[in-house]
Amino acid sequence: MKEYWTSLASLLGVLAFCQSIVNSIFPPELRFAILKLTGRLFNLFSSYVYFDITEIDGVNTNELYNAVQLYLSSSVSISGTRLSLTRAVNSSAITFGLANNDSIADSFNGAAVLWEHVVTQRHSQSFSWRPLPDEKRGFTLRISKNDKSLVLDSYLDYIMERAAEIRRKNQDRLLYTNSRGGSLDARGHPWESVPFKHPSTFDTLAMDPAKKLEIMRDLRDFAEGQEFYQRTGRAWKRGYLLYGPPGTGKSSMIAAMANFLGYDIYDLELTEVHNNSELRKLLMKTSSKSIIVIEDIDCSINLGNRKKSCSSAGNRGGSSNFYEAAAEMRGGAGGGSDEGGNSITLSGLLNFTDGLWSCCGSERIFVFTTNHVEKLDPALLRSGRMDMHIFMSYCSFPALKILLKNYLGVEEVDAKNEIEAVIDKAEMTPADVSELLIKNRRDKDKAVAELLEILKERAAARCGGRRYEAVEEEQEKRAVEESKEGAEEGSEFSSEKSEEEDDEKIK
Ligand SMILES: Nc1ncnc2c1ncn2[C@@H]1O[C@H](COP(=O)(O)OP(=O)(O)OP(=O)(O)O)[C@@H](O)[C@H]1O
Ligand SMILES: [Mg+2]
Repeated sequence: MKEYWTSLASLLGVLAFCQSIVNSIFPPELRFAILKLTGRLFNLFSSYVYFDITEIDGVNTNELYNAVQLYLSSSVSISGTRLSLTRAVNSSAITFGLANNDSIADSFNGAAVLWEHVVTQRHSQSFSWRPLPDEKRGFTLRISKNDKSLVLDSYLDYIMERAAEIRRKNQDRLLYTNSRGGSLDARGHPWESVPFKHPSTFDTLAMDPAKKLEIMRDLRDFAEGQEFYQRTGRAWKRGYLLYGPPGTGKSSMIAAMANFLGYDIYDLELTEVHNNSELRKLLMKTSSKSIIVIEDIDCSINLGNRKKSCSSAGNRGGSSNFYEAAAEMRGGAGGGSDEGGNSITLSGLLNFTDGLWSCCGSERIFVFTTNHVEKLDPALLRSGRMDMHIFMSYCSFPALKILLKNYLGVEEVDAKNEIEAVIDKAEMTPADVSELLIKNRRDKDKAVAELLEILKERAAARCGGRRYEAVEEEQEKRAVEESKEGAEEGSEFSSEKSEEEDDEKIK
């Protein structure tokens, strides 16, 4: 060790001696040239190459600099001891960055690289249309000469891709609507957007766990399937049709899908769109990695007797049975008449979901929802058009377990067998169950007991052929009576209390 220090000291001595000779013999201009030459010689014999990525490229912001900063933020967060923190506009996430003049090692396909964040003071302000920052920032990438081509061919592309992904994940997602009709905003955009913060996730969604897993796997395969879609010559898009009675979680499912994939949502209100060309313009202005939603597709487009289907959907939850209602509708629908002034056609829509236009823009999901699947044109249902048909059903026991866990924190219920015996017959929607659990969430036992009672009543009503509304009316009447009784008890209690207070005062 002692020998090592001695040789280092003598090397430094030699260097200092050489520098003093250079300083005393050569004038300053020559000195600079000699130093530059020495640097070049050093680089010639070095086994590394260096790339500078400056923050400002001339007068423009260098996109690669921002991408490297974001990319490194994902690896720096764990390993760094001194980090810079940033929060971008429209983002609720904080990103870590490499501190000034700090460095970090990375590897790519087996090649080791070193990143250094170089920050220096800007000496002279050269002429520019916009003022430049006082500090000059940049990254220096050091790689082995042997790995140069590998890094240049794919590492930088990889960094750009990863950065875009991180940026998208960090940014608040947006919910777009076309409520303005076809008119454009100042930037020529037909969509209005608001931050999308719906809390629904696949964890909170009450449905059969196996079905849920299947949907999640399908979504993941889609999101990671770029290579597959390219290889098979298919447009990178997927269609989901969600159907089922009102309150079974179709809209919640869309929110869960968006949260799962980190996609924006375009809520397409077809009744605001006047014709096919307006629809095309709207769809062309949607970004990739997005979910395009058309809710209540049976009401939005003329797929049959529109008036009838809409009035029926407007009266949601009024029918005693989803299937009965469906049957009623089947009987009543005249079909085919063109009543509204809306000239969007099904083929105009399908051109986008399925036809040539479907490949303008990529990685897009179409979700249609309906309460009346039987009203939809077979063209919309044929295989390959809507890739997955998902029936959102009444609350089953596995779905109920999820709701009990979410709302009450209850994992197991004593009345499991009793509930299981009636829940399918009761045909209660997750929305109704949720309401009941929210109402009684402070008293878990009461919540479960009341739920069981209602399930039994509904199941009995269905089996006995009684109309469901009659049972609901009874329940409402009972609730009113109970609240009246409660109020009377309360007033008795308060009068007793005031008597006590009076007694106190007298004493
Ligand atoms: N499967 C479910 N899992 C969890 N919560 C649900 C589910 N279904 C309904 N809910 C609850 O009920 C409310 C209404 O559900 P949602 O709007 O998703 O139903 P929907 O099927 O879209 O109804 P509609 O056909 O009337 O549009 C939601 O806010 C949610 O809290
Ligand atoms: Mg809905």
